[in-house]
Amino acid sequence: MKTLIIYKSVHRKNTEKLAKVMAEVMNADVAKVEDVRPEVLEGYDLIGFGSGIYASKLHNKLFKFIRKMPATDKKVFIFCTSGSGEFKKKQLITEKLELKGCTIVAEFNCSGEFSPLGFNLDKKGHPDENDLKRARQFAQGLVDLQQ
Ligand SMILES: Cc1cc2nc3c(=O)[nH]c(=O)nc-3n(C[C@H](O)[C@H](O)[C@H](O)COP(=O)(O)O)c2cc1C
Repeated sequence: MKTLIIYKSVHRKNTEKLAKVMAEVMNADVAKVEDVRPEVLEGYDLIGFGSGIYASKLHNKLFKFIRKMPATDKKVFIFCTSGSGEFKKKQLITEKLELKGCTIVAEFNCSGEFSPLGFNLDKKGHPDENDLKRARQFAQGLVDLQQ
């Protein structure tokens, strides 16, 4: 199974940490969204899309990338980190991916530390070791699913 993980991580590199541990487990290629040309997706069996949550949404660059993607029946998974620890408006991206013809096979989310200024203190240090362990297990689950 050839996997590509595409991400945007702008605030504290929280989502980048998830992308990297998932890529390690899956032996996947991993790239920032601005470094990926939509045409390369053809060479992969499974694509991951992830970012932090900003103003309730995944990063706009992911949506722009999906708009440029050719129609494709690829399997995809989505992941995020967020201050709330939730992924409330995930249908915004799942709808766009499904309209392209993709099948969403899994999703993952965890808390991501928000601000060094004293807000969101209960999320300090996230993603932490336990979050990363869950991310590795999630990635292993995807590997097992494809075998
Ligand atoms: C400008 C901005 C807006 C944010 N908006 C939200 C939000 O609406 N809901 C939420 O739960 N977290 C929000 N967060 C927190 C981020 O989702 C969280 O810190 C995330 O882990 C950042 O990921 P990154 O380090 O990969 O960019 C926001 C953070 C920033 C910087």
